Amino acid sequence: MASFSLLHSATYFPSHSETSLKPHSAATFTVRCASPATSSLDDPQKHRRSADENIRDEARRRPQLQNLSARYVPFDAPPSSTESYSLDEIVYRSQSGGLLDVHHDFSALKRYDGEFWRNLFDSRVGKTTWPYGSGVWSKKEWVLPEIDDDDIVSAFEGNSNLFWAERFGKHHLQMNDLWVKHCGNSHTGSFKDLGMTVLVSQVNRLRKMNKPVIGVGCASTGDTSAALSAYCAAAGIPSIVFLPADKISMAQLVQPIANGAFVLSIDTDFDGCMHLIREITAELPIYLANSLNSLRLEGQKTAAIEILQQFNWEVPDWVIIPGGNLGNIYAFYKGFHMCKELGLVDRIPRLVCAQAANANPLYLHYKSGYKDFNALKANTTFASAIQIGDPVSIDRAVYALKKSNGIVEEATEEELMDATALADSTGMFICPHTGVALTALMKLRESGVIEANDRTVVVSTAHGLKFTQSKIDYHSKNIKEMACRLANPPVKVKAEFGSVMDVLKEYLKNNESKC
Ligand SMILES: Cc1ncc(COP(=O)(O)O)c(C=O)c1O
Ligand SMILES: N[C@@H](CCOP(=O)(O)O)C(=O)O
Repeated sequence: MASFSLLHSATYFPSHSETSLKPHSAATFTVRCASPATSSLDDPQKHRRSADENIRDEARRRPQLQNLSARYVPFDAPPSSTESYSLDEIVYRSQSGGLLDVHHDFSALKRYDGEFWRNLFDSRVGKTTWPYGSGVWSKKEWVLPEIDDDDIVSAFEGNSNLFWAERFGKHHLQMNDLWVKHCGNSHTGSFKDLGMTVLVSQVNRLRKMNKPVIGVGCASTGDTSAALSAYCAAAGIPSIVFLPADKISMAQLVQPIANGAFVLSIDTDFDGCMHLIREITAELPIYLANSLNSLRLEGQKTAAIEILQQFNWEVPDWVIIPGGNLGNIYAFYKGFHMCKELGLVDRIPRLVCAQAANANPLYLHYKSGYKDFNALKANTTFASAIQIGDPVSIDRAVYALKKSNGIVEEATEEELMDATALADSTGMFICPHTGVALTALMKLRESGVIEANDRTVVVSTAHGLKFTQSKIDYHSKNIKEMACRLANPPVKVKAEFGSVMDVLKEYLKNNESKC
């Protein structure tokens, strides 16, 4: 195991300073310490900050792993490729116009074994330590190893609930081991926070380096814009969001407005907005925040690592993810792949990408045996955040699916709305995109591809409260050509004892027969 350089001498067992755990790994390394007072590494009491310090000040005293690094490289480049860029450069595409990927120095990471990394990450969960209280930054060494803790902009995102869907699994799918990763239980109500903390932190660093970044911009179906505007507002950085007019929910629209973003409502769809923001960011000093920018995926991949961690580093059989612009499916693959490569687990799960039938370019591509990819014009869907016909990360998604022996499924409007209502009736309150993923699960259970005892995780990508209008429409049976068979409309009743008694007796009689 390697010994790293030190500014002030201190041999450091990683789990010592952050918890009182003894190290399990043989790995020891030396660290950079801003203060010589590191003989107290073993004693958490002596590590406490004084009253005039905040958690950032405290972080400055903490030892850091050294000599880890990451760079942009062309996505899926041949081993002979030497093209690479510093993360401090403003670059979104490779020389050939292809996607980029953040490549970590695996030989440096491999100086520590799997047990070391598992212990380090586990030691940081559930704390308020800056920045490790975040589920993203608790994996900082695998995300942006070189960023100064002081530059990080975080809302302590991540660490979202992995919910055992006991009733939904048992009653509706005969499954015992079904889980929902509630990534929408987050600062701005979607998984986008995981990527945005990374991107805005790097922008914060670039601005301190006097790089030409006046603002940060994105095209959005409502969740990227919410996350971007919140993190930029927290850092005092201007944000600009391009939204397709009348195609996102009211809750999503009000998020960037409230956070002080410059909001453009444009008479086009998401793909049109994406096209425009790419042209604009090439001309103006506005940094591109969509997942075309591979920095975002570094944060999003931590949800996959977190799932393994929550299962005590046991690998689930399946992970099902709703897909739109298709960055997230690759982010999950990357998180799982890194855990395997670095010895934390010995395999990766099979991935399923779920699309709305009204916006299904990946599904059609999969069905064609990944022959020619055809972008399409996405139709209106209740899963409005994935109403995307020309996904920027199509190549990343295909790569992730091929490497994970993955599957693509689709859901009609009726299927996704029924699945949403069914899940809600078992105590969840999910978004329609999660309904798309649950439909995929139901289809794969029915065909026997996913078996009763398979440990399966459905990724819930946004909070249901962002999509209340679709639930109101469904439960008031106000959707054209949809039976809304699980609708549960409120009963109007006169404000008098007899009327209330009548409806309650009827209700109890109906329920008695169900018991
Ligand atoms: C709620 C929600 N679910 C799923 C997705 C799909 O993620 P991706 O675009 O990374 O495929 C998005 C955004 O596109 C989203 O906002
Ligand atoms: N659903 C997204 C669409 C854009 O995706 P991104 O990950 O490329 O930013 C949104 O909420 O805008």
